[in-house]
Amino acid sequence: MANLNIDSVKARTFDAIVVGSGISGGWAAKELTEKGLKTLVLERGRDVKHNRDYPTTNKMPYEFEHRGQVPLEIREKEPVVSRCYAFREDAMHFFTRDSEHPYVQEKPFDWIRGYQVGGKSLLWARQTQRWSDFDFDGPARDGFAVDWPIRYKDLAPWYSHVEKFAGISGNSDGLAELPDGEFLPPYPLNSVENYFRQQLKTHYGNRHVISARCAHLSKPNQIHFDQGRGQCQNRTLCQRGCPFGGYFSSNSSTLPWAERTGNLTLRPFSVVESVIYDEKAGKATGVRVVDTNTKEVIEYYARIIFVNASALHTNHILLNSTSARFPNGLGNDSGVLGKYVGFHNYRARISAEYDGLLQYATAGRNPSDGGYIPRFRNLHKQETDFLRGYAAGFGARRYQVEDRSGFGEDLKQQLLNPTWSNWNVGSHMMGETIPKEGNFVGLDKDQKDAWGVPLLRINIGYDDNDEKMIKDYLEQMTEMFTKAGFTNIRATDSKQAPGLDIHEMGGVRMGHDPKTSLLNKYNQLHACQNVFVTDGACMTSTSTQNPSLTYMALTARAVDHAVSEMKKGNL
Ligand SMILES: Cc1cc2nc3c(=O)[nH]c(=O)nc-3n(C[C@H](O)[C@H](O)[C@H](O)COP(=O)(O)OP(=O)(O)OC[C@H]3O[C@@H](n4cnc5c(N)ncnc54)[C@H](O)[C@@H]3O)c2cc1C
Repeated sequence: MANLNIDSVKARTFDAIVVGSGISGGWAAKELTEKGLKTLVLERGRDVKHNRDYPTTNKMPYEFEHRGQVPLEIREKEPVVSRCYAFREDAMHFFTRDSEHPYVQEKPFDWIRGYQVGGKSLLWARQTQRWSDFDFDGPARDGFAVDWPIRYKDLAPWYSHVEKFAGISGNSDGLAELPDGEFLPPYPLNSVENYFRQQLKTHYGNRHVISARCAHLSKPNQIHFDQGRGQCQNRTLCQRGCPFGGYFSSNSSTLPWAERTGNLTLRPFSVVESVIYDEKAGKATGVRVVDTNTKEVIEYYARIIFVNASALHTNHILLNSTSARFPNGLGNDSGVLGKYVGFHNYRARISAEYDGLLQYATAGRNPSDGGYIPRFRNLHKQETDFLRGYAAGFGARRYQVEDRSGFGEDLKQQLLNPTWSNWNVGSHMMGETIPKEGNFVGLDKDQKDAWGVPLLRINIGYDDNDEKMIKDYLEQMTEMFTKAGFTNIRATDSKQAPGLDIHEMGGVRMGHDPKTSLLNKYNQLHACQNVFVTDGACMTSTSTQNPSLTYMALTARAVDHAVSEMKKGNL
């Protein structure tokens, strides 16, 4: 235990503590420091400074020892993280290794993590869609989980707030199921993506392909230049860290912004082991940290604490924060802490070819990844034998084909004059899952990690609803592809374990009733109101949209509430 003299305690006391420096923690840091609070951000991993710590960002393909591939030896040693599509030689250093940070899989769960300043914000695919009331109304309408204590109108101004700062490219598409936002110019659909959009309009009316909305500066505004960021150069090497700040990450955007206020203290190499609860005061007073270099246990204190360690880590920390008042984890009067975890069902994919529009090809790269098909199933009425629905990605590409047969002048001419393939089209499913009591995480009774924290046990699986949804997606997409004249249609169910979607949510859910939920409508623990959770752990249901934009908006909204309550003397 650190020296407990008064000066030492003072040096370890802040207005606010944020646990985790990823997408949601970065936002908490920005908002808190801007509002004048001396804020300590605790991050378990190493520091990663924008640009300085992007070692591969300007490397050419031939400069990688394994030409971009992950060596077999590493894949065998790290089977979970190796299954993530972005775990490649150019970005391996931003992923957490399974072998170094074990957890217990009661059921197979591919837990993809990024322990460093910036968390997974360095690695994400930057897809950003608002939720609508079709999502916030979902549990109440379809009778699962608990009712969300907020609706779209509560979050809409906060979506605008974060979109303007982060920079989101997209079109105003006028769809109730996917509200429009504060957009920078969209990345256009190519000719076949546009063709498919028209085909869906003709054949269905209510099914749409839109330009994918993504956190890229297609045309920066002054607020982005003020952050030191510049226009996206369409390199599509984002997972290496972007030297232009062309896509949004904590490292390029929120953290340096917070630092400039003079109110930020960032402490890497700091595993938050638990939140300290003061029985007499009836509130949390700080957090207990293990320094990963020295193994020293240090306490830090603050009036408010934002836990933003990413969904399952936040569950982990709260479960490990026990006291006489909360023997089963901080704020866990209801007994639902760690339960009702959801995720996104990414198992199904479909691909095909199209031999029309061959007078067109694509040039350059599209960082937005093409098209997005918003959810169309069970929107206005229940029309299938499963609950909820799915969104889908949609993209079309042509490849240059080089004939490498032959010798000499013939070979040279073939290589100099490549031909184009047919169009290859593909789509992947992003299905909503139903959070259930049986999908839960807990602490292992015996095994501990290197810092003495009990290992997390993960018990999360698919259910019958998910299986029916996969079948429906594959049938519907096959029908849509057939109607569009696509051929050689190949539908696959990867059977991948949950986790690879990297959208795990819940366990510390929001709700009206303290008997069935942990957090109120401002993301405060019902039973310990100076602790806020605004990462994926707070999510009552999962929707079909990518979740990170919603975490950002919830975080900014919760900080605004926290600071106004502090000013009133309520916290
Ligand atoms: C390849 C990939 C593609 C993705 N694509 C998208 C996408 O297109 N759209 C989308 O919305 N989302 C996407 N995601 C998911 C997105 O990255 C996460 O939703 C988002 O980063 C979650 O933010 P967070 O703040 O909750 O967690 P993180 O960004 O993971 O940050 C959590 C931080 O907390 C730290 N931490 C954990 N435990 C502790 C502890 N005990 N003490 C101190 N610090 C701790 C971690 O080291 C980490 O830095 C993708 C993720 C990946 C990896």
